[in-house]
Amino acid sequence: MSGLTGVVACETSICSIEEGILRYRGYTIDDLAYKASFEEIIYLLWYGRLPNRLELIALKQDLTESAVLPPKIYDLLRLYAPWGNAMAKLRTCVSFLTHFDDEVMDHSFAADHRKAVRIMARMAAIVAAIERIRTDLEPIEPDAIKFSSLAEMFLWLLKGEKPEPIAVKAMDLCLVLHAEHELNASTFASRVTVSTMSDIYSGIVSAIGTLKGALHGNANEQVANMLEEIGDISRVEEYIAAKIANQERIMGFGHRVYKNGDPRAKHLKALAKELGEYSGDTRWYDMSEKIEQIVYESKGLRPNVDFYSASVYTYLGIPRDLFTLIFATSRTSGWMAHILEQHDNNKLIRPRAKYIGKKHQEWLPMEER
Ligand SMILES: CC(=O)SCCNC(=O)CCNC(=O)[C@H](O)C(C)(C)COP(=O)(O)OP(=O)(O)OC[C@H]1O[C@@H](n2cnc3c(N)ncnc32)[C@H](O)[C@@H]1OP(=O)(O)O
Ligand SMILES: O=C([O-])CC(=O)C(=O)O
Repeated sequence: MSGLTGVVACETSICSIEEGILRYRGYTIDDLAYKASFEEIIYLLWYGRLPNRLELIALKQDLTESAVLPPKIYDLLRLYAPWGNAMAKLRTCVSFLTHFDDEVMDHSFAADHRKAVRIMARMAAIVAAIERIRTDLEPIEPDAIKFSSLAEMFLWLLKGEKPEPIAVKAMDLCLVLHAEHELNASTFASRVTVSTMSDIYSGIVSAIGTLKGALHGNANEQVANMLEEIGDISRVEEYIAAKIANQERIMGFGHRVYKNGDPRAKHLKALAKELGEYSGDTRWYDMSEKIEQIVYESKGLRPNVDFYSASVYTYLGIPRDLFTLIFATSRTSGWMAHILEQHDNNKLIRPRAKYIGKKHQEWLPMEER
């Protein structure tokens, strides 16, 4: 079956997509989008239930305290060229973190959960440090400030100042909406990796490498490139018509599982509208809405999670090549949940391939080839 379409590869109690409805541990995404903070989602995904007040406070504290990076990460980031690929930098940094964790090969429940907190928090700090170091700014030390949430911490570390409440709320919603999505390609990659009893860091590195592709997490950056290229609402029709005529893919549209629309897109659309109006510049939102209408009318395709998130991050003033890194930071919560679930009841993932190559070849000595 091409691309394993429709193949059920494992059992999970973390996330379901049934009849177009996305649920984390049985809670619909529509409910969670309005009610849950990202930290509540992390707890829900990792422990299987919502936290009580004290558990939530403890997790938040644990996360912000764990965000402090080994100083050698900053040295490593200073070695990179400023223009180097940001997802590759994140992938290398997460791999590098392995060397500063003395519990790497301890697969016990308690050690796995401690590592999950550390990696989750440090990921946000690394993304911010990538930006600051490549723009010749000093990274902000996370322990210098008392943050109210991971969303606030990320924006503060990135920009070097206390973010506006509307920005924190928007970032938190983005983190909630991107946190988990069943057996998408990057999550599958992480499960395959740890099914060999490899470590959590390797699982996350595999997942980052997989999310990096334009057909998966990097589509958000490609959407932003497209919007910039279009530039004005008056050019949308001509631009999309040319793409369709050339049989090119329109980034941010279509989905392997949702054929009637991605339930996360409407929340990101509403958020893009709100932020556009707040900033006094709705150009990107207006262009996006028009693209959505034309692509649906001509191809029957609807926007996925990556389409409106491009406008949301742009309104938040985030550099375009960090969009996929933010996705990775949020999705680390989901990847971790799957890694923990895999370790909890492990079976090596090793499918078969159907051989379609030449059969029974006769060995040719060098002089006869
Ligand atoms: C977080 C995420 O990963 S969400 C997805 C992010 N990726 C993107 O936005 C990239 C653009 N979208 C795509 O390439 C696809 O929709 C995918 C890869 C996401 C899913 O694709 P699949 O389930 O494999 O569907 P498939 O590629 O078979 O497409 C089915 C048909 O729809 C077309 N199609 C699907 N998506 C698009 C698109 N974005 N633009 C134009 N045509 C498309 C295909 O060309 C194909 O047409 P055909 O049957 O005439 O050949
Ligand atoms: O499920 C998928 O194939 C891709 C996706 O939307 C996600 O990972 O959020």
